[in-house]
Amino acid sequence: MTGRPRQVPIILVAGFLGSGKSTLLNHLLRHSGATRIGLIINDFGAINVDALLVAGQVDGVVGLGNGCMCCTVDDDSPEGFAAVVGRLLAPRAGIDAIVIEASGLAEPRTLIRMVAALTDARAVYGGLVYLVDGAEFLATRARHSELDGHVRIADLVIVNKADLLDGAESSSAATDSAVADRAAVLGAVAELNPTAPVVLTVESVVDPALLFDPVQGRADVDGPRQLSLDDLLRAEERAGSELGDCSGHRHRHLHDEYQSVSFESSAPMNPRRLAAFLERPPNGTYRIKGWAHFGLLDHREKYIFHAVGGRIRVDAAAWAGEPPSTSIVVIGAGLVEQEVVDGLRAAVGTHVDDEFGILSITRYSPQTQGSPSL
Ligand SMILES: Nc1nc2c(ncn2[C@@H]2O[C@H](COP(=O)(O)OP(=O)(O)OP(=O)(O)O)[C@@H](O)[C@H]2O)c(=O)[nH]1
Repeated sequence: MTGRPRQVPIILVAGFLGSGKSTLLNHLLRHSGATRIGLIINDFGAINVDALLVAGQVDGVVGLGNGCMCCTVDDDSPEGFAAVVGRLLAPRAGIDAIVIEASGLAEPRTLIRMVAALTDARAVYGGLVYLVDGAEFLATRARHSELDGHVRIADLVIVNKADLLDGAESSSAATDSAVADRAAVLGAVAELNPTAPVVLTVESVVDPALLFDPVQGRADVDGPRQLSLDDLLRAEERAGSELGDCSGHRHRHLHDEYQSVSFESSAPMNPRRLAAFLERPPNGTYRIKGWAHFGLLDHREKYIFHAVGGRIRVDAAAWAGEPPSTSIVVIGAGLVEQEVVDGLRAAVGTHVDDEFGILSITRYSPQTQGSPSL
């Protein structure tokens, strides 16, 4: 023993709405071997959908909900960022690495700053992993120039959804459903950040060793090799006002332009009407996520759905002992809240005589489609 506390890397996972951050976390959790990961999940909507979907699968998941952590989490409160990290750093938690999933609208610079400001000697900054939605990146960066800055400061860039890229070697599915040019996306990323490693993935499948040093045995854990906070603070000093803070909003944040509307119901939903909502959401919608129950005799599962930029995916799962319910978060720019709520309210209600109604939902399931695409 050296006497110095064992250090735990804190890795930030960021990326625009729907790029595959939660998919990455799920992959890491399943393939982290002996490495025990503590997760902090920050969601933009009032319902922390991501944390609720991951919690229950693992210990050590903490949700920081309702708004971007980079602006709304009060660091002095008992549930503030430092307190939450402190809980995961406690030796009794036995955590080897902390992964923070930032909301899809978070400003990564501010999150880096928050990690750098932690005073706990066990915390060491583990880098920024930035997810790029291969299918949407070129269109999204044209609308939001902030994304370029995010890619520039990443330590590792994961270009995800390779199956939706033209000319992707990794997937034969690329032919029909390709929505973006692979070379153009990779070229843009390389131009923005010529030094960070770039990994092209389907379903965010990366080697966990790219994010943190895997733990081989529990007794011989050595300090990780990631950047120290001192290194980071020096880098921050050099970057000067580039790393502006939130208090005066000297820089524009993506979430300034976006709103989220949350909807919950214990009454079953009508699958046809919910499918129609997902297919033709209110103006301004970019992202929809959540789960629903339909109360149908043969379809009692929890239907977890995602829509990103118009592509829908539905997965059926078992309820984990909780009463069936529906929770939905709709995120977009210029959303009219009442329109969203009215649209979803109109989708409440069973329709037991409609034998094939569930097909309007299950046709978006990869099991039904036989492909991993949305
Ligand atoms: N076609 C395709 N879909 C993917 C891939 N990876 C993830 N998805 C789907 O994209 C949708 C969004 O994925 P998430 O992992 O929830 O994205 P996120 O970045 O956590 O989203 P936010 O929480 O909104 O920021 C889901 O439907 C995923 O199943 C991929 O490689 N290809």
